[in-house]
Amino acid sequence: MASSSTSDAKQIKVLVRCRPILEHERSHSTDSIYLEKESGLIRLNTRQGNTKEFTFDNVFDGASTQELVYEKGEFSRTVEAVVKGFNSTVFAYGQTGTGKTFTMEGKQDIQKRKEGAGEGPSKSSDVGVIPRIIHELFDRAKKKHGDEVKFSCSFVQIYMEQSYDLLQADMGRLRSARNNRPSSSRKPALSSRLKLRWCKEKEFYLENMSVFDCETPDDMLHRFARGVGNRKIASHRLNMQSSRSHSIFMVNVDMPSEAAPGDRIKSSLMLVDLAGSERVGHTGSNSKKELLRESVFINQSLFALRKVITNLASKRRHVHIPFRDSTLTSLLKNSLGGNAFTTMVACLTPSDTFYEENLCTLEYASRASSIVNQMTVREDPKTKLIRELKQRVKVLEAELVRYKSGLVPAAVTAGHSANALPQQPVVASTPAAASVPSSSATDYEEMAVETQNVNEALMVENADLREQLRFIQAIVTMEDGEGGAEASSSKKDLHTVETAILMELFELRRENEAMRETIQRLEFGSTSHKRHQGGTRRMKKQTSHGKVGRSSQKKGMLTVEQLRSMFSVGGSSNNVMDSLGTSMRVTTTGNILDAGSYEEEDDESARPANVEANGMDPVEQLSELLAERSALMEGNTR
Ligand SMILES: Nc1ncnc2c1ncn2[C@@H]1O[C@H](COP(=O)(O)OP(=O)(O)OP(=O)(O)O)[C@@H](O)[C@H]1O
Repeated sequence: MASSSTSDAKQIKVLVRCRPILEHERSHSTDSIYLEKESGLIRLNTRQGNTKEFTFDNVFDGASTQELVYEKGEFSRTVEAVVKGFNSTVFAYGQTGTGKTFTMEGKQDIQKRKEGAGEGPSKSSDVGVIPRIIHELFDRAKKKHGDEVKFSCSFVQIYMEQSYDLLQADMGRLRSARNNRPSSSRKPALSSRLKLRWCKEKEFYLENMSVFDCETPDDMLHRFARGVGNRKIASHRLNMQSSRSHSIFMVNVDMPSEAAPGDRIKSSLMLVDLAGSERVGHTGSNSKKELLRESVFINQSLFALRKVITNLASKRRHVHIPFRDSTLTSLLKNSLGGNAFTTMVACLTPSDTFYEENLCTLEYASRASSIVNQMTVREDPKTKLIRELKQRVKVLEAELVRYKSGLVPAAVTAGHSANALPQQPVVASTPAAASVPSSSATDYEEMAVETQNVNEALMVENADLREQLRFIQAIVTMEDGEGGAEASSSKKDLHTVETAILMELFELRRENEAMRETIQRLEFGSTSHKRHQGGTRRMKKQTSHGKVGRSSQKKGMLTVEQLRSMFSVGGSSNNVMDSLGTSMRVTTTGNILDAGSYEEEDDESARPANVEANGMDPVEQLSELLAERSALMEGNTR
């Protein structure tokens, strides 16, 4: 079976849009930006005569229509990527009032449109990227997959590092409608706070975020309009301005896989309108304590975003990417330097009063355009593992046939392919096409050195994580000292971050351990291979566990239990918490439960990938083949 896990390296696409000068700005500012649409040149001018030049793929001036931005900005490619199964992101970045919301949502007051039969969202020329993308996505996905494709959406906003569900109020509304409660009680709940969680499969995600199925583009746009309305109400209740929060509209597409008939693939599209950055001085007389606090949070998360962009764009190797520094960067982890097809829309104001802000936006846009994402189709982990195991079984069957016919000398593969299973899945479409890996002493040495390099990189990341952990612990200790309700709530958040980091730390340690074992196996394989060839060269690097590893590895054999534990998802996470001795437990999906609410996992869910639909267990099948092969090898050497 062909692999459906395709991947493609793509740079982040950056568009720059400068809005027209607004009526109220004419009296105190002049147009300070020169744009050349054809060449993509942007020149910033100041009254003092300073100039700075940048070049981008696409630049749009104040006269550019929404339609032109959508077409020339190639948002159809975003749609195409989502329909192919790649995650995608579009995010608007820029100073307050530069037209981010105008570009993403459009000019019309979208939340004022009524829900109801026949009254679909406006398709006027003023609509922004989000409504256009949704229409095109439904069109193209339905054309390709018919009724087999399913859509759903969620809508969240991040305000002062807290995430709020903008569609949870709809659930409240539905419930109260069902209970025939008066319409006055159908108000959006502010209990819509969401917790940021982490698990290995999904990485960062928002727990209990509401997800709504949508049959048509208008269904989805009504949800979107509802969320925009709720954002306004929530803004009012929280005494904030909507523009001072980040909003993320998430579209999920679930469709049949073309590469693996019978399987399904899922892709998601994140449409992000970021809060505007601004200098505190520009908030004028309004810059009271609360506004200042808001600004600190906005700038903090935008600072984290800029740091992530800077580090990702850095040419230095093994540089730490601080995704965990804010809720926003945690949620955008896959969009920046991850596996998504990402478009950044950098928004500018033409007013020369904001030269510094425009310059800052263009500098980050320029850095972002050099970031490369490795796009991958998201495949169900169980399906992926079963597919890989099936491929492995085919390879081993072919190998066995060759052994039986005496074509391959046993020593050639001693200690190699069996042990390489988790690290090096071999892809072969048919048994005939499967070839026995040819190995030489040099191959082994190169692999060992390469593995050692990866190991070292992981150790550096470990050290970074430890450093962060110490920093967080120091803050928690400080908060302990300060006390107060506010302190305890932020302390709780820090504990969540801390737990996420501890979990990742454990995973990294586990990976380190696995790497070390691989090196030992490679050394063992190489030494036995060289002994067989009568070679005298020794491996360059030895690990401290070398001897134990060798004696415990009998001809590179793995038991069924060892294989299971290597592929078990849930077990390891619980071990993390046990070994850390914390009062929390982690379920197979990574949800963190209090000790009191801990639930035992059933065996089935703890063994997600071991049993196929036909009842065969690929792991056992594999183990039997390995045992048979080993016996044959022994026979051959004798
Ligand atoms: N391309 C454009 N053409 C005409 N008017 C525009 C354009 N872009 C923005 N505007 C107008 O500029 C004003 C500010 O735009 P908008 O609210 O979209 O900015 P923003 O960057 O989202 O601000 P904030 O960060 O505060 O949310 C609005 O009145 C909007 O209608």
